[in-house]
Amino acid sequence: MTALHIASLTKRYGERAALSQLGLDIGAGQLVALLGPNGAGKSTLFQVLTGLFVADEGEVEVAGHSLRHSAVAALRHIGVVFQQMSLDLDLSVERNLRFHADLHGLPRALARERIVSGCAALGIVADLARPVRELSGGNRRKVELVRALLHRPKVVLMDEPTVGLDPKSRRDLLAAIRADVAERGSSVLWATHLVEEAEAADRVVVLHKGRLLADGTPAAVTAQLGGTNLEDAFIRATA
Ligand SMILES: Nc1ncnc2c1ncn2[C@@H]1O[C@H](COP(=O)(O)OP(=O)(O)OP(=O)(O)O)[C@@H](O)[C@H]1O
Repeated sequence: MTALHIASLTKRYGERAALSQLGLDIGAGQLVALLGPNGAGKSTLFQVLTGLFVADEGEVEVAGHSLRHSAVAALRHIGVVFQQMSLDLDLSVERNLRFHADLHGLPRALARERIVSGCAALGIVADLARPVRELSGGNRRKVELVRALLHRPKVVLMDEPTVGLDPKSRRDLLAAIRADVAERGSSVLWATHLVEEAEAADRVVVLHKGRLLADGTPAAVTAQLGGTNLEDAFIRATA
């Protein structure tokens, strides 16, 4: 089954369409980079997919559940790392994660097990009792990834998750999400405007002015857009 199905999605702000008749299907076990320049519509797409905004037209299905008709069922299968940090700085790492686990109705023991194993996998288990305020930006991001995966969603949305992170933290984050894709067959949509991040994905979809310009492996997208490499092709197509 398609984990994420998007058909003819249109979202307008007044007269301006931030998303225009967008169609996209993502299967289980795919890491897909959503590559788009500033203003392409990436955040708008994520706001629609997470139920913050309602689309003007089109359909979204998550694990077979319609976002329009069965929003609660659909959203249960989505995990998100937002562009802006969204942890409570004054609460400990564990309290932040437990709060999310409670929202999803995870039993205490299972939540604790997942919190500890998730944090251990990302090398932040020693920080469990510390207030988030004391953590570095990279480690806060890692907490947000642990949180996004806590309820074992089928679809994981990451909105420019590596902004402001150093190379090691970026690599750790990418490795962790790759491990989740490999182990659970989750589907990831990773929004970025960094070509080098897109090159590391199985599949790249290029968004520009709310429309899909290209879709395929990094090599196929380079060929579709016409260029000697992905960066060159992307810049020329979206300039
Ligand atoms: N609340 C809003 N009201 C009006 N226009 C908006 C609003 N939010 C976004 N837009 C417009 O919609 C278009 C898409 O914006 P969006 O933030 O989705 O792009 P993005 O790809 O996430 O960009 P960035 O990489 O800069 O975060 C832009 O033209 C933007 O100016």
